[in-house]
Amino acid sequence: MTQQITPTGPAIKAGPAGGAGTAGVAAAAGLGEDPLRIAGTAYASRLLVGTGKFASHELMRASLVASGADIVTIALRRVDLSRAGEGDVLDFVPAGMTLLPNTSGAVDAAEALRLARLGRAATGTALVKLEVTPDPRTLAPDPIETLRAAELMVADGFTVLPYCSADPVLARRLEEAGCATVMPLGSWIGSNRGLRTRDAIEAIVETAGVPVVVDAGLGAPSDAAEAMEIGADAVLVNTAIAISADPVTMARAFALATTAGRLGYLAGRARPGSATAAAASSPLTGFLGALADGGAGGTAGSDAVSSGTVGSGTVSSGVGGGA
Ligand SMILES: CC(=O)[C@@H](O)[C@H](O)COP(=O)(O)O
Repeated sequence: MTQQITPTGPAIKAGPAGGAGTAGVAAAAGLGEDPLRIAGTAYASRLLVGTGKFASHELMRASLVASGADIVTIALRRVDLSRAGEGDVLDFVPAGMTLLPNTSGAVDAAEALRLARLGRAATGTALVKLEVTPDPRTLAPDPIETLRAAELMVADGFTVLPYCSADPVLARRLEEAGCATVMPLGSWIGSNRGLRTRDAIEAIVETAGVPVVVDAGLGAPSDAAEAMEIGADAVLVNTAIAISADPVTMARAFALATTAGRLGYLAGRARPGSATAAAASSPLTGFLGALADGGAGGTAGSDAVSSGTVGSGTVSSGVGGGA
C-alpha cells in the first residue's frame, strides 16, 4: 500500500488495475511524521520514480510497487491520451500512486505548455513535471525556456515541478515564478554518473523555500543517500532502477537508501574533520588517570567501566579500548 498521507489536493489516482502495493519504506522507518510536502499535499515516500526503459510493463509495475513511491512520473508522449487502447502504460501504474505527467521531449516553452495541457485534459491532474531539453546530446534542461514555460504554466493553473540545471540563481527564479518544487539534475539523464552537482545542490538546499528534488543521473542507491544526506527533500530515479539486472530489488534498495539518507540528514551529520590528522574516538588522556585518582582501581583490561555519553545515553566501554 502506498503511503500518500493526504489523498486530497491536486493528486489523482492512477491505474485501473490496482495493486497490493507495498508498505512505504519511509513509513516503516517511522518517517510518517516527516512527510514530503508538495503544494500542500503530503507524501510519506521521498523517492519519486520514473516509468521509462523497463523491459516490460509488468516489470515496471512490480518495481513501482517495490519502490514504495507515492509519486510516479510518466512521459506524456508515451501515453495514449485518447485512452482508446488496452494495455497502455498508464494501466500498469499501481492504484494509489500519484501521477506526475512530464513534458519529456519538449524543446521549447510553447511545446511544453501544449503537452501539459493535453496531459491535463486526459488525466485530470494539474501536476506537471516540466522538462524542456532541446539538446539531444546532453538532454540538458534549457534554463531560459524552462523559466518561461514555468511562468506560463503557473499562470495557467498548473502545479509545476521543473527539471532544471543545478543553478542556485535559476532555482530561485523558478521558485519566484511559483513552482512547487525545484528539480536540479544530479548528472545527465540516464548517465548513472551520480551526484556530480553536489556543491550546487548544497547551495540550492541552503536557500530554497520549496522542496528540492534531485532528479536524473543517480546511478546507485548510495547516490540517493548522498543527495538526501546533504538536505535534498527527495530524489527522482528512473534509469538506474529500470536497467538494473533486478529492477524490483533495485527499487527497494533505492527506497531504503533514500530513507537512510533522510535519517542521516535529520540526525545532523558530523562535519568532516582534518584530512591529515585523526581525532580519537575514545579519550586518550585523563581517563584511566581519573579512575586511579578516585581509587576505583582496575587494571587496564580487567573491569568494564562506563565512559562518556553518546547523545543522552551513557555507554559502556572496556578499559583499554582504543581510538
Ligand atoms: C524520468 C524523468 O523524469 C527524467 O527526468 C529522468 O529520466 C530521470 O533521470 P534518470 O533516468 O537518470 O534517473
